[in-house]
Amino acid sequence: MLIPFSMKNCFQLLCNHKVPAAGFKATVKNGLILQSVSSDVYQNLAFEDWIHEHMTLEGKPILFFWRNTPSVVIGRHQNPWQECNLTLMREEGIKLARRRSGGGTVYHDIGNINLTFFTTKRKYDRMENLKLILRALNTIRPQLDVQATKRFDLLLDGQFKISGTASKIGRATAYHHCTLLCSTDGAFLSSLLKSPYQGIRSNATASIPSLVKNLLEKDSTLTCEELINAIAAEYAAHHQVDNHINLVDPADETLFPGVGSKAKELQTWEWIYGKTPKFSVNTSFNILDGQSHMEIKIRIDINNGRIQGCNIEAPAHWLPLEVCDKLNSSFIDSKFCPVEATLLTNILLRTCPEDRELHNKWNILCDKIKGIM
Ligand SMILES: Nc1ncnc2c1ncn2[C@@H]1O[C@H](COP(=O)(O)OC(=O)CCCC[C@@H]2CCSS2)[C@@H](O)[C@H]1O
Repeated sequence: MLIPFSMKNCFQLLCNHKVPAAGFKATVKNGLILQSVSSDVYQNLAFEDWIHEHMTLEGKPILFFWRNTPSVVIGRHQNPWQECNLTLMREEGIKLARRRSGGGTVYHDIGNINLTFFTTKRKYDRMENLKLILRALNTIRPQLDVQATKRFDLLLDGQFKISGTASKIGRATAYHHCTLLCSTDGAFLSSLLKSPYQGIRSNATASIPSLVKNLLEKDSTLTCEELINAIAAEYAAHHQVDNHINLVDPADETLFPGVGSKAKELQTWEWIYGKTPKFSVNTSFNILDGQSHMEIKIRIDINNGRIQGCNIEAPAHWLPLEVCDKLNSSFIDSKFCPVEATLLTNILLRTCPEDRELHNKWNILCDKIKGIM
């Protein structure tokens, strides 16, 4: 059962510097079950960070349920160009988020449940949490064959991934968060998590792709709500917490001061793309020149999401060397991003407004380059 109520006293009680309000002592003595009213991936990730930073959690674990509108969520040390189809994501308006925990890339939509288990570092136990989910599943659908793996995935029928895990461990507190695929758009998931970009070399964490399945595909009567309620009940029983799912607004600045600036930071280009470990792209493309094809080679080195070195090699008869050099050096220090590439191209084109043929070639070349960004 969902019970919306003012969280103020609960959070005051849970924050280490606050004096417990007597009336709420019994309610939150042993922890809390929360569910976000927001489906914004940045707000929900920011809320996780806020809890992780501001709560002591000693004897008061928290379980947080949240769902998002379509988003791709990469791990802290990943390369988005390597992990997903950014071109398709831009076309479809899919959000890209970089979380603070490590691990691989997953797709979220409203049919995917996210669960965050906040504890002290000492109580952090991913297998215990996954077993709690398994017990809840077993209670509502005993016929389902779901098992936890050594890498903390949940597999349906021994082969289909329905849950992926990641975690963040701080000095005193920790969280384990995982997904649960109930009724996600599987075709979309697969196409978004397929990178079309060739020739990337990097040491970024690579995802481990699996066959995925929704629980709903196995039992069409299941809903996210039923799953959330069952897991909440199991959590309440296991941790002796009230079996109430407290609705929480992760953007509430009065309850969670500073959470808004955290959400803002998570949306910046510098965080999402700029935190990508150093990488290079070594590729080539064919351009039609009259009747014949021409090969253009390109090597770009990227650090902090910005182009550090650029070497475009085109046949000299097609594009004079000095023009190529001008293009190469104009890219230095710019973001590895199609919007920035368009801006730069337009600035360069203004330096030779008369030369139609050059404009044409330049545009062809830049369209190809934007295609790898
Ligand atoms: N939503 C979801 N759930 C389960 N598995 C998924 C999902 N989306 C994609 N995948 C599959 O997992 C692999 C990546 O597996 P890999 O093991 O590399 O990474 C993970 O599992 C990370 C889980 C992070 C969970 C966090 C919880 C809250 S914010 S995100 C991907 O290629 C797909 O095959």
